[in-house]
Parts: sequence; C-alpha cells; structure tokens
Amino acid sequence: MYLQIKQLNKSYGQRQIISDVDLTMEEGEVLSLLGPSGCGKTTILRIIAGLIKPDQGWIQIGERVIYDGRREVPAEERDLGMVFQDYALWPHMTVAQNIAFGLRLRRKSATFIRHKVHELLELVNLPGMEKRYPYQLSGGQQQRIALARALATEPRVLLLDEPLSSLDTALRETMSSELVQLFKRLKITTINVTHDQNEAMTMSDRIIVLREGKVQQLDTPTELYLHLANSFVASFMGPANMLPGKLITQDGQQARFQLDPQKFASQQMSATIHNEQAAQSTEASWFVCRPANVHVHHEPQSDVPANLLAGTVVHSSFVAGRWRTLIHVGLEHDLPVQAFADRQLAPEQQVWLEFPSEQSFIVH
Ligand SMILES: Nc1ncnc2c1ncn2[C@@H]1O[C@H](COP(=O)(O)OP(=O)(O)OP(=O)(O)O)[C@@H](O)[C@H]1O
Repeated sequence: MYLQIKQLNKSYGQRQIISDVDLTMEEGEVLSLLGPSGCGKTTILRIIAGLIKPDQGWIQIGERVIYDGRREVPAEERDLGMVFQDYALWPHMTVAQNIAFGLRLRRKSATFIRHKVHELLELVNLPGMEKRYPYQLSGGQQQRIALARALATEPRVLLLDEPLSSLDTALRETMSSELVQLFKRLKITTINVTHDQNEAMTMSDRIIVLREGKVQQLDTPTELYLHLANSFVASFMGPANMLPGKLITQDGQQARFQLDPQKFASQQMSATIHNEQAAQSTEASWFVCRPANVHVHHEPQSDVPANLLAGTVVHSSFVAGRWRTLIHVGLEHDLPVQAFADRQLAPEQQVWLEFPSEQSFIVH
C-alpha cells in the first residue's frame, strides 16, 4: 500500500464533519472522492495536504507517517502537488515563472528549471507558452498550467480539488480523459475531489462515495454502477429506478421482494442480493434496476410471469441514439421508471416493463 489513512475524524464545534474514514491506495492509483456539496470531500483533501488538523487519525505516504496525532509533518514537507478549484496561477508571473515557482524555492539551477518548464509544457500539451501571462490563456489552458506547476517538483501524491469545475461540459470531458492518460503515463498517485459522477467515472480506478463525512462505498466505477451499497449510492450514482417495498425471503443471493402493497397491490419481484446490510433487513428497502437493464414490452408477456409491471408512457426522447422513455407504474400510476425503448412511444400508451432479476438489486 502506498497511501494509508486510518480512522480519520474531524468536527467543527458539535458538528462531526468526517467520521471514521479509512482508505488505502496503491502507487499510481487514481481515486476520486465523490459526494454532494458539504459532505466533507475538501476537508479530507486538506487534512492529507496538512492544511487542516484532524481530531483523530493516522496518515502514511510511502514509508513515512505524516500524521499520527503526535507527529505532524508540515504541509510544505509532505511532498504533495495540489491543484485547487480556482487554479490560483499568479497573475503577475508568466507561465514559465508560475511553473518554476516551486523549483526556485528548492534552489534548482536556471538550466535545470528551463529544461523542466519546457518538458512540463510538452507534457500538458502547451509547448511554447512560456512567455504568456495567465490572462492570455483560456480556462482549460490555465488549468493545465496549474497542473504543470503542481507536477514540477515531482510530488509523491497529487491532490486535485475540483480543478475542472469552472470549465464547460465539453472541455471538462476532454480534459478529464486527457488527465487520466497523463496520470497513468506518469504513474502518479492521485486523489481527485469532485461532485460530478461522470468525471469520477471517467478518471478513477476507484471511487469513494461520501455522505455527511461517512464512506458509503469504495469501489471501482463498474462495481459502483452494478453493485450498489445502499439507496443513497443508488440515487447519487444514478440514473437508477428505485421501487419501495421489503425483502420477504432470501436463498443465497436470490431474494423475493414485496413491492409496497399500498402502491402495487400484491406484486412480488425477484432480485439479486450483493449487500449484507440489505440481506439482513426486513425493514423498508428498495428494489433497484438501471434504466439500461429494463426491457420494454409492447404486449403483456405470458412467458415472463415474474418481474413484470404494467405502466403508462409519459414521455419519450431521443438521447445518444436511443429512445429514453419515462413510464409511470404503480396503482396510481405515479412512480416514474426510466427505460430505453426500441422506438418512440406515444404518451398514454400502455407498456409492460420487465426487470431481469439478475440485473435487479435490493438495497437498504
Ligand atoms: N472552518 C470551518 N468551520 C466550520 N465548518 C466548516 C469549516 N470548514 C468546512 N466546514 C463545514 O464542513 C462541511 C464539509 O465541508 P467541505 O468543504 O469538506 O465539503 P465538500 O464536500 O468539499 O463540499 P463542496 O462540494 O461544496 O466543496 C460543510 O458543511 C462545511 O460547511
């Protein structure tokens, strides 16, 4: 393990901001901290950076313990690169001077610095920009210069706090794929803070989903999409169709689920269980199926007896080459389900939705 964090806790006054966060990372891994505004992402990053002191916790990078309650390595000695939201390039310095800043502090020779700046500008795909000032650069270019500056001192770990948040959607998508290629080429261990699930999915080897300072799930992007830990992760890592009810029986990973009788009469569904918590619970929980996994039938299906719900089409729109369709289900036709149909469906049309049990899950 390259980076290890154990039992990280932080509160402000009576408010617990970070609760018992544990984390381990391999060298060269790219990890995203993902969660809604105020869930504690920046606080965790700043604690690792040494800018905020935790109440409790233990942090090790490589062989070196940088925080354990008694020992606290100062921020400037932690050997970390940081890129924060507002880039904060120094406006009165040229690109070359911005990138060279940390190298000058380390008293590197002028020749070394010139070569390094040249090399870093090549790396972030902005060769020849040495003499420009920040105001002469676009947002995306400034972001890349901030990254070059963070990489100049060859940090052990790179910390990114929503560095792409002020870019428009198209540029953000291009930049996030470019960045991940760069991090992989440099084999640099990176922690990226974001509240954008697409960005996290694109950039990360693994993602931590946080809610109110607590880790909800730590997994690879594919696992997060397929095997959801709880209803918060399901709704946050959407889109996911979630139908209320409770677990009635379980046989290994197979479960029978009773949809809420007030909303569905006596309809039962079968599903897969991946999650211990949901398996132990007979309390209210959720039947979850991704829109891409729901089959839309135009006729009632006699050969698909289970996991079929009748619904009424509300709206159909052509998105990324497919008909994304909103359908209402339930006794009062008030529960929305999203699915993809093979053609445009008219509002009010009746359809039958099949939720394959192996792609449907129970979460708590
Ligand atoms: N110095 C402080 N004093 C008191 N409360 C603070 C302080 N700093 C942060 N907080 C609170 O801690 C919580 C977590 O803040 P943090 O900035 O880590 O969230 P975040 O997940 O990064 O949010 P965002 O996505 O909006 O940047 C917030 O509720 C915030 O108001």
